[in-house]
Amino acid sequence: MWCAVLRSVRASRVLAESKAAGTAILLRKREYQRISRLAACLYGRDSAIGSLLGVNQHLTTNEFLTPQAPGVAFNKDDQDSILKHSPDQPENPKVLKLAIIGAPNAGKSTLSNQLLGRKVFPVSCKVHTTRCKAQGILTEGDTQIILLDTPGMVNSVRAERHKLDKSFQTDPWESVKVADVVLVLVDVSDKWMRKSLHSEVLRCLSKNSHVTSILVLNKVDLMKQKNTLLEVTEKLTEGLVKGRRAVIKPGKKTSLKSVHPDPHKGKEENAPSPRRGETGEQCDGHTNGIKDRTGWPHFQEVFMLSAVDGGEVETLKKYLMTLAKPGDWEYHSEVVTTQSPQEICNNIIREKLLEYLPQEIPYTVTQVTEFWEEGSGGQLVVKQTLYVAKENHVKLIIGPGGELISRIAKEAGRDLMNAFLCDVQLRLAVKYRKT
Ligand SMILES: Nc1nc2c(ncn2[C@@H]2O[C@H](COP(=O)(O)OP(=O)(O)OP(=O)(O)O)[C@@H](O)[C@H]2O)c(=O)[nH]1
Repeated sequence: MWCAVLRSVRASRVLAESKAAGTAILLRKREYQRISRLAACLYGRDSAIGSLLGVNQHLTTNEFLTPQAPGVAFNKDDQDSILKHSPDQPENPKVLKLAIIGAPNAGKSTLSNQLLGRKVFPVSCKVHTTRCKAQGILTEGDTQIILLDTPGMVNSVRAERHKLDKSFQTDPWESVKVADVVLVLVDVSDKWMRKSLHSEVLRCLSKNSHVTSILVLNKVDLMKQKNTLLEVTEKLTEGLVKGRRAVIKPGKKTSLKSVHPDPHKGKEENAPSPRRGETGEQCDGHTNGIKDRTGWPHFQEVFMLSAVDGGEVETLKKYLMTLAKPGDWEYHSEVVTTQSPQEICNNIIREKLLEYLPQEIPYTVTQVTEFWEEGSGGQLVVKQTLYVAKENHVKLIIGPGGELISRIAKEAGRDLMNAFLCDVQLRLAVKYRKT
């Protein structure tokens, strides 16, 4: 049926396999999308094998793939070998280490994926999707940006109450410590989040005040009253950007009209002197210096965007590129992430569980990969068992007639295809295991 083999530029190759015809085809992205749509019509039925198994059987369009995007190897040895390649840097390379921090669900992973042009980090509507720090590598021209995606910041009380791993408390801090720039993401559609900066974020900024910081107001697409953004910016910056009083214009990149410090003007128009607890080691996080604050007056720039909008993120990306400094690249330009293929796979499946399962259930699922092999024609075959702690959860995850588990397998399989740029067969089983 489909036997055409089309040549394409290296980076935009997508290997897809028509299961019905059993024919491997190598396609340009555009061709892939067209044929994928066709395939979805022809063969896009989901199925559940047995009552406990969901299998993806669906070719779909690629949402994140950019023409230049390199692939992520699904074989651990291949991925390790790519990671060990010496960086293929040009003559005058530039680098930037960027930590992305914020409260849970602010959209950190969504933004990281958009900046990378690839989905390598899990995203879901539930909190705590990201559980530990992970690196994404963006290489363009002479510049390499290392993105440090982090778990949502939580204080010790919340971490204890929700029995969160230690990484929730340590990883954002460790990432900021090694970063050249820290990007603070705030979900402005959340009325609590826009009242003041998260206390833990403030604490971290205060302890690392030498690191250049940028404020990103995210999810502006959900804001009906755009004027609210001005008030929010005022609060989260305490009316000061780069330590200067600013006139803020919505809808613009941070070309905030700054009034430069003027010794002849009133004290309030000039940069504030640092408060107690705002710099370095003086701060223990419980000082009044932070308790009284609603924002951070030392942001270098403020961006208002929607992380799901590629165009707006592109503006931010261009700005970040300008912040890169001369220095050696850490990775070969083929590297997209330092996560192992198994980690990517686990995260993607977990993302779907978080998205589709109610309340606390997804947090109690244990994932065990039973099978991970390269099949014929370069296809990746994965079998994973989802162990649940309560018998009735088995039924819940499978859904009526296996509908839910099929959906999870289908969507996770699609994301894995986009991550690894190859055909993926994903089988999911659900089992009850006493804890
Ligand atoms: N409408 C809208 N939704 C967004 C935007 N950015 C992120 N989201 C959604 O917000 C939810 C959380 O996004 P994530 O990227 O997982 O957030 P996170 O900050 O990484 O979350 P944690 O892992 O819990 O720290 C997802 O449902 C995203 O689709 C945006 O700009 N607009």
